[in-house]
Amino acid sequence: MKSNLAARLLRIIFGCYFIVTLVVTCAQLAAEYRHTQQRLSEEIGAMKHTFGPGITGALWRFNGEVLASIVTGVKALPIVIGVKVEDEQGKLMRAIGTVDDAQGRRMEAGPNGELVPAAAPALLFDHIFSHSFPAVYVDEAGERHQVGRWTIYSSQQVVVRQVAYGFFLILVNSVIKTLALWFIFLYVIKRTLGQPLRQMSEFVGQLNIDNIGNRHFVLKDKGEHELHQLTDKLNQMADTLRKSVAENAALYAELKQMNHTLESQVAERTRELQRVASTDMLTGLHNRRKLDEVLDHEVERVQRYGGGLAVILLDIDHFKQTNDNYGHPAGDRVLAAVAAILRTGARSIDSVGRWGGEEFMVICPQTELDGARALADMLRLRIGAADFPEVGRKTCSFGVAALGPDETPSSLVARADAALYRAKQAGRNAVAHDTVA
Ligand SMILES: Nc1nc2c(ncn2[C@@H]2O[C@H](COP(=O)(O)OP(=O)(O)OP(=O)(O)O)[C@@H](O)[C@H]2O)c(=O)[nH]1
Repeated sequence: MKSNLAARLLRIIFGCYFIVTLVVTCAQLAAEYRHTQQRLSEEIGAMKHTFGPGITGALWRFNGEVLASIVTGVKALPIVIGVKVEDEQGKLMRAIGTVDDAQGRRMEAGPNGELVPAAAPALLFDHIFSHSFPAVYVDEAGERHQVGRWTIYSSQQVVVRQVAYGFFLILVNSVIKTLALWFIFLYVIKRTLGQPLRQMSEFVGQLNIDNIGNRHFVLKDKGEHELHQLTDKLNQMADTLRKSVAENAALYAELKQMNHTLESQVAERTRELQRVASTDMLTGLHNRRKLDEVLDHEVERVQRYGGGLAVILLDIDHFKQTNDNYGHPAGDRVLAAVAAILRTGARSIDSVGRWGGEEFMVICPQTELDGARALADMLRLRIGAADFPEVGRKTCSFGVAALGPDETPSSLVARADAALYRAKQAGRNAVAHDTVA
């Protein structure tokens, strides 16, 4: 049987039952032994009346045959192990079975009545006890004559044999009762204790956090006992668990939503910071850092995939005068207005930014030198045609350069700057370009 609580309980119960049974059986055995010994003693005592007259008569008449026959009959009784008959002088007249001699030694009677020493006695329950009766003959005149005495021998072994038989019956009885009780207990304990406990453990095992369900444990057994209290506690625990799981799920959903919102806010904020970090605050165009980044990227792209790339660098003419004449804030507004013209005038693939001070850059991907020059000239005309509030007309000078083979971004910018310088030298409001040597 699988080791479980029911089996353990049964072992304890039957261990106790076995000890109690053993003690009670020993006590019963002792009482039975005493009782049997007393009964045998009484039975032997009663033989005085059954066999006494016959033995006395045979002695009185010296009738050896009758005496032998009676003695043999007495010896045949199961409780008798020996019989000895003596005359009034103590002379042995007849002996059969195990007897003792005049000195009290254990002897065995031979076939002709002679006594020989008996075999060594067994260790246990070999004590011999005897009952001696006087043989007194009463004649017709009523006179009493002592004619001898006869003795009946019995042994502890006889008592033990009889007790053993009784004990065997008790043992069989006990074993049958014990086995019957064992199976009844096994069945009852398995049904009332083992089965509900197993079902409870299955129920607890099925309480899954991810799929807690709505089940309640129902104890099939009627009545109101400890298992019902345990069932109530189990169901209360499952309810508490369900509540906690539901609360946790709601909390988790809330946290997930909060996390999502937070992530969106962080992403938005990051985008905003990136925009701020790459934007010139005055004009809203790319700043120098962003222009460098775009230029690096575009140069790398051309070197990997081919295609053209040109850069336009432009500078407002005589801007110092504008500041000096109209003030710095007016100068700022001119910068913003020029920026707006560049933004609207450049193509969507171009990147426009403020290179520094009153200097701007237009990065033109997929553009050869001529295209960039044309774009620069168009921008020059637009700026020149624009009317700047407060300051009137303004012009810009342009330097254009197209990327040469294996050229670095800084070299390209340097060449555009050199072209711009030449445009200034040429009298301003002009477009100059630089070609690779
Ligand atoms: N208002 C304003 N002025 C600026 C800003 N950045 C640079 N400047 C001014 O731009 C002027 C540039 O002067 P210069 O380098 O001498 O050039 P220019 O006067 O434009 O002369 P050319 O370029 O040779 O035609 C300086 O006076 C600067 O103070 C700005 O953000 N706002």
